[in-house]
Amino acid sequence: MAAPMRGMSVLRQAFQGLVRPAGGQVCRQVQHRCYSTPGHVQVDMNSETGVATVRLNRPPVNSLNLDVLTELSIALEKLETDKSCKAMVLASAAPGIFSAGLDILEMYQSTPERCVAFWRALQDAWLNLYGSRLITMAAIEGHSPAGGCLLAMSCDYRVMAEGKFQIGLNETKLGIVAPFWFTDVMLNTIGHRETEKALQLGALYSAQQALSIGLVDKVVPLAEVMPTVEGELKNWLQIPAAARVITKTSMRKAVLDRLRSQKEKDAQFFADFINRDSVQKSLGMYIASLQKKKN
Ligand SMILES: CC/C=C\CC/C=C/CC(=O)SCCNC(=O)CCNC(=O)[C@H](O)C(C)(C)COP(=O)(O)OP(=O)(O)OC[C@H]1O[C@@H](n2cnc3c(N)ncnc32)[C@H](O)[C@@H]1OP(=O)(O)O
Repeated sequence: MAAPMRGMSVLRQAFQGLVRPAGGQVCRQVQHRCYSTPGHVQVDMNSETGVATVRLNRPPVNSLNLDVLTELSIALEKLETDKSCKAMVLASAAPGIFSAGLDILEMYQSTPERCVAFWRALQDAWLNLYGSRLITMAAIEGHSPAGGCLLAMSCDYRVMAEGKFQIGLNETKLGIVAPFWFTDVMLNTIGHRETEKALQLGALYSAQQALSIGLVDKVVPLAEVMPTVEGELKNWLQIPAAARVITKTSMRKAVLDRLRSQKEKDAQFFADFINRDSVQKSLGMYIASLQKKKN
């Protein structure tokens, strides 16, 4: 069955030299193919099971800058077109962190042109992930605030490690506003009432709290996250693929189309909003508070 919800714009931009793609090397082994190992996104494709593991690899906190988002989009596009690939596990190569969300330094004292390019890369990565035909599962083995939470929510299933880790859309705490499509994904995940509270408060939840509101599907000890994802995948892989993909497509189409129909307007709005003096001041204070935490 043809992939119904795939976008190619990141690749196109890469070919036009507007963004820098990942190393793109492909190494073949007996059962595993590894794409783009030199970059910030590691892909390990298990040809026997058809399951790809995509690991964010930008220590210390996997913050999502233009390069990471571009590499992620390209990796997802490759998997989408790989007929042998049935499922994708999104995980982290950095211990204690899933992703710290968008790289705040991309939003602080940046140029409008860079802001627009950065936002387009985020849009494309998200459209590829949320619109994927693949079974997608997030293995959340660490903190997952803001953009990290968006990535996790955009998967079909989430397993989170118990303990000190937190997840949520905390944008208001930075003095910024979660874009409408972040909100739409959260609405689809935890419903209207919980989303209203979560977004206004910029709430960050422990794994147990996240489980209680349906933000994650399972909470297990850290060492059990990957085996639990693998066990759950076995169930999902038994469902006839065409029926599952049509179901997923029909449930996500409205939210995907809402962004697709106004990508440029959304990117321009982001660049204008983020460069407001008041927003820059809030971001500056937030960066200072992150640095102060260490001293
Ligand atoms: C119209 C729409 C307009 C705007 C919408 C924009 C949408 C934005 C969505 C986002 O994703 S905003 C990003 C929000 N992210 C956060 O608030 C997370 C901030 N980070 C943390 O809370 C912590 O770092 C952590 C809990 C994730 C990890 O804690 P820990 O392991 O103790 O690490 P450190 O705090 O020491 O951080 C190490 C290092 O990394 C820097 N850093 C952390 N997060 C980010 C980030 N998101 N972007 C850039 N850099 C980040 C931190 O400052 C430290 O840097 P040093 O140079 O001091 O080592």
